[in-house]
Amino acid sequence: MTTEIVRVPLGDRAYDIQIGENILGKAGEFLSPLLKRKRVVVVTDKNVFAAQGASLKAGLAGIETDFIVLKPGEATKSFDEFQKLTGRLLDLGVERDDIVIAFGGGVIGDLTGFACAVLRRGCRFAQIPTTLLAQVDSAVGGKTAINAPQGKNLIGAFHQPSIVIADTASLNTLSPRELRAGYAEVVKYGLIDDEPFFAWLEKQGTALLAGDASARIWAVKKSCEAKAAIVGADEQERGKRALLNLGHTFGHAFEAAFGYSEKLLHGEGVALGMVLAFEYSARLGMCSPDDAERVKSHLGACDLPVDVHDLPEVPPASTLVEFMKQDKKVEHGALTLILADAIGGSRIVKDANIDDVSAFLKEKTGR
Ligand SMILES: O=C(O)C(=O)C[C@@H](O)[C@H](O)[C@H](O)COP(=O)(O)O
Repeated sequence: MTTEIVRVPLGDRAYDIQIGENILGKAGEFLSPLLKRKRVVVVTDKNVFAAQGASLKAGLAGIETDFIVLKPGEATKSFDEFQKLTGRLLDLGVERDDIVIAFGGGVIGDLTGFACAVLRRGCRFAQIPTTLLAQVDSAVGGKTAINAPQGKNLIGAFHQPSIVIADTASLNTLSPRELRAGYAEVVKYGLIDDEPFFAWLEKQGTALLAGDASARIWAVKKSCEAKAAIVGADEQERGKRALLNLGHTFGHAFEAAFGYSEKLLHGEGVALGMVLAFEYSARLGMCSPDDAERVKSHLGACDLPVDVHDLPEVPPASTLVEFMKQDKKVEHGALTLILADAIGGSRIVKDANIDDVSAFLKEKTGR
């Protein structure tokens, strides 16, 4: 199978996303032209290191490599872990021109990217995403962050990687739950502005989740193309990039309410959040109830949470609204929501009525 390349068009900070099956062994080949000295530090987590550390080591043969291995899970995106990581990178003498490799899922990518954004006021980094969620979304576009008790990703920076290497064979090491959670972000691209892609996913999603290699490469490429186009047009979310946040204002509130625990993975929160965004859009008369039902039905068929009662606990609406008020898209104290006129017809709605959102969530949660 050939390697696909998607370019993120950001002028002198443009970079390639290399996508292919079993390309980890070529990591050194991809990285070498970017290295100012033959030395990298790899930040990863225990699970990724155990499953794929040896393959990456082999791919980096001839390049001096140090590994920093962290605890897996969303709790690692904390201030405490950020402090420890920056300390270790400094102890290892990482310089501004060096490349630090984020080797893992969204947690490792976001934390490492943020550490690199501020280390010596900015050093370079590469993303080698190993989860579906990171390959189609978090490793691309330069959003880096850690979580705060007040809300998700509230401390961070825009800092673009120098390259993204997405080996779709890494997806074979994921648990079915983690794979499904990442799939929610794939579906998001169809819902934003590409109904034919959503229709394709309705037909091919099951094969993709079951391991169809070419369906995976095609979906990763298609998602990266969609994201690269939006990021290229609006790097720092002054306008249309906010569309990529479909499902996230609701989803992040649930994640925060669960204390960023394993009870709800990020992609699961996004799946539920997208269903709620479509249901709320239908309530406002923006999209048809049939569209909202179609979204719910596809995500539900993929065994993702699509109803608050699918969750291990149901948080009260008031807690969710408090977290939503901390969303980064809030302007002059008012909520901005990504809602939809149709599948493939999402749009940014400013000044959403917070009392109405609260009433909607009360109906959903019964609390
Ligand atoms: O890249 C973006 O822009 C996104 O919003 C993509 C999201 O899927 C991703 O989870 C992002 O990290 C969330 O950003 P945030 O600004 O809501 O924290």
